[in-house]
Amino acid sequence: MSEEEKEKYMDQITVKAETLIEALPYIRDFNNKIVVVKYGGSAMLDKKLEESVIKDVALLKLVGMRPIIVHGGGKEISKWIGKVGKETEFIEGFRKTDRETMEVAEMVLNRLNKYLVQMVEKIGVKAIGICGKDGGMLRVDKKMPNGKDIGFVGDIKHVNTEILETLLDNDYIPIIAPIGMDDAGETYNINADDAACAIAGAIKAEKLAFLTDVDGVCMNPDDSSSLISVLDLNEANKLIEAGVISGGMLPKVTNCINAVNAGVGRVHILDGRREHCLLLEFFTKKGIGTAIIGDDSGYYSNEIEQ
Ligand SMILES: Nc1ncnc2c1ncn2[C@@H]1O[C@H](COP(=O)(O)OP(=O)(O)O)[C@@H](O)[C@H]1O
Ligand SMILES: CC(=O)N[C@@H](CCC(=O)OP(=O)(O)O)C(=O)O
Repeated sequence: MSEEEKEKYMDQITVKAETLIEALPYIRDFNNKIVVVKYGGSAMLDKKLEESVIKDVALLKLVGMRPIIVHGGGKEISKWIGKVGKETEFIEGFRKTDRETMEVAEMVLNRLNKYLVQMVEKIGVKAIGICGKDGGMLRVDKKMPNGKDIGFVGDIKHVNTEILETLLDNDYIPIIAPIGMDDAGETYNINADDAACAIAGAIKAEKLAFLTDVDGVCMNPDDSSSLISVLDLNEANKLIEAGVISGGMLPKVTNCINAVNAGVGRVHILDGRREHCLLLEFFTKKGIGTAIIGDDSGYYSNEIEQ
């Protein structure tokens, strides 16, 4: 190695050391804290991205946090609904779910659930995959958005955190499929954003991160340079009323607002298409995506005392 090459190599590894040092206060402050990651959308359809998300969550666990993964799988469910010759229909952002659709959704979500468990276990970290029916974790009523009957779609009325606490206390990463049960024991399909929000609120998570397929909340969804880095509840409500936030982003932001109101410390919407988006958000001063904050939070920064 020439002197010049050696200098270049030393510069490169110094940058790596600096990256670790930048992460140090975050590792300290988030030690033992519960963080909920909602994993869904297009980041679930690409093998490389899947591995990147799973490795990030495993790393969060290995540096001392207590992560919970709540996963979706909407696109995969739609694929299998098509294969059985049925039409997919979404009403107000929720899948119209008749009995046959529920059966397909449950099969697809449970299969995805075990696949994610397998990926985490392969890294050497303990994971257990369950759905909201296990341990009576997600108890629902029938959801009727704007009075419309959309079948077996659940509105979470109670989260039993006991099973989650047991798993976390025993060093497992809980991986949750968004399926619940009503008081009569009927199975319901739950929007995964709703499930992540309800779980994060009930277990008083320090942080909730939604991975999606855009940079974050934008003034114009087709222009990533219009990304809003920090959005307080007041502004978020105004953007909803003005129709700037619509489509799949609407239930996501509504859930962020609910999570902040339920006492979740930090709520973020991140671009799941970006490799290692979780590490970039958790361990850097600038962070990425959109942070949703309470109205009285004042100035918000990802920076914490070194
Ligand atoms: N103001 C906005 N900023 C960003 N995305 C928006 C906005 N309004 C609507 N959207 C749409 O919301 C979508 C994200 O929701 P969705 O596709 O349901 O996510 P996921 O599948 O990850 O749960 C984006 O792809 C975008 O088309
Ligand atoms: C009621 C309802 O809409 N349930 C969702 C559950 C999966 C999900 O939410 O998946 P994503 O997060 O990948 O969109 C569905 O059937 O698609």
